[in-house]
Amino acid sequence: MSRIGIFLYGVLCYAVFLGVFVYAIGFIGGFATPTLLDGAPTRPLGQALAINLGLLAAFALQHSIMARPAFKHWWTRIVPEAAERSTYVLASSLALIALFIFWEPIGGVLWSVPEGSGRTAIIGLYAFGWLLLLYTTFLIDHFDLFGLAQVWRHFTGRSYRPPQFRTPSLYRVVRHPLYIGWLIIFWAAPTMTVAHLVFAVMTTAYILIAIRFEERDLVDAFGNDYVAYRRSTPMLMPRLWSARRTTTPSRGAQR
Ligand SMILES: C[S@@+](CC[C@H](N)C(=O)[O-])C[C@H]1O[C@@H](n2cnc3c(N)ncnc32)[C@H](O)[C@@H]1O
Repeated sequence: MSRIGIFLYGVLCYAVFLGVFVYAIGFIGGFATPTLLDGAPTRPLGQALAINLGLLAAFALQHSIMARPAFKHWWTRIVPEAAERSTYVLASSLALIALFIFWEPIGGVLWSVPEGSGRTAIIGLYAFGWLLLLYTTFLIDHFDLFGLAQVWRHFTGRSYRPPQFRTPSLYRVVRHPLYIGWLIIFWAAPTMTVAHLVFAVMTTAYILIAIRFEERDLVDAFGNDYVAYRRSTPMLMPRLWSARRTTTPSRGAQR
């Protein structure tokens, strides 16, 4: 593939991701999209559960396997290295599009906060989760995370420089602020149905497992810097006192 071809492919993958991102806000939040996480059931419970768990498993497998260094090593013999991250982003987006299309609402309201300040606060928290998520992508490197930096550097004839170990802003408070954004999004539901609960429980479990794998890769990539960071900074729950928050320097990777 030519340089311009790879660049345009990267931009296309990013555009697909943006569409999925915006759709997900409505899909999970229960407004404005043709398909929704919550709703009245259209199939027997067992069938609906099997379909939903299958969709979540497909996303989890795609997202985890394609992120592993060994897979990338093999995969970049087939796809150009500069397009590897964009392909990952595209595959993740396609897995989510399948989930948006084939997800089966199950009904069964577990809680529903009545109209008023409580409901408004939960909707506000949901919006905050999305903002936190978006903000956090920029703290490490938004354009690297979604493949644009790679295709741009390739297009302009420069070699790829992976992001360095960094602990800016919220990364000094917890090691995984982006995943906190997801957890807020999944659980901040003014109305919680059975399908939403299945989604929230399974995605929470997935995040907790994914952290183990991600941190193993981060220790391989960043060595003692990440080991020390892991010792000094909580994984997901911020410490309520500030004296010992972190001692990790915000500087480049050392192996
Ligand atoms: C989807 S992001 C999630 C980051 C983090 N787990 C979080 O929840 O904020 C995953 C990417 O962030 C990178 N990453 C995570 N922590 C990092 C850090 N402190 N410095 C540099 N890169 C980091 C990983 O290498 C991975 O490519």
